[in-house]
Amino acid sequence: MSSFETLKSRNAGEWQAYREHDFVCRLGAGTLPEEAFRHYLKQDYLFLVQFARAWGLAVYKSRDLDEIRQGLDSLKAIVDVEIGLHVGYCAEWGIPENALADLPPSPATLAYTDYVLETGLHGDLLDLHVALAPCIIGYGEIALWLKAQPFLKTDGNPYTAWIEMYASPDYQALVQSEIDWLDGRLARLDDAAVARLCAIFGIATRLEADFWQMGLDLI
Ligand SMILES: Cc1ncc(C[n+]2csc(CCO)c2C)c(N)n1
Repeated sequence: MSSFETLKSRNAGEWQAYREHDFVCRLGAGTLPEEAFRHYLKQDYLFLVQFARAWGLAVYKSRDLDEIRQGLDSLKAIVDVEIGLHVGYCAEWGIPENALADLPPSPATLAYTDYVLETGLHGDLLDLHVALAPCIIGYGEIALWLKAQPFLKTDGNPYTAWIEMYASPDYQALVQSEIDWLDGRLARLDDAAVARLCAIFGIATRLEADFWQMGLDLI
């Protein structure tokens, strides 16, 4: 029987490269150049706006009222809460809101958001969730992974708040509900359908790793 674990284990190399990317390790060690983090934060604003559209698409791709409510709740959370928090967080890092609005997207941002939206547009609701899974579930796993590393620096690390946000019980509960949802859907599928979803998951995971790399390369 397939589960979220199947998606991960069949993309073990991609998943590890994403989770343990140099950007992530340097966040944990507190050695990431602040310019790299600022660049990442700015592009992440653009990512979050497209992520909101992806939840709008999830509403459209829903087949019943429960699914519509789930997509709508996620859409409202991102639009009413998370983008506002991100704008506030950017301001703390010296990035004013007006610097975010006209920002050109990096190739890595475009590649990732286009892939997620295209996958959802041409596929069904499960395809879309699988394309979003590295984002939603990955960040939760990365925060916990970092907290278990001997090189983690907490005191005086400018990135501690970021790590704690994704390690928090609130965020971990959201991760678990997404894993449960995926497990419920994946358990009913035949091997060919699972193989197709593994391919989507692998590509989305690679595009997340490219997003980290974009932060390091400042492109
Ligand atoms: C490139 C990129 N990937 C994943 C996230 C994480 N993330 C995006 S939206 C959201 C909330 C889930 O509803 C979370 C955790 C990010 N910020 N940027």
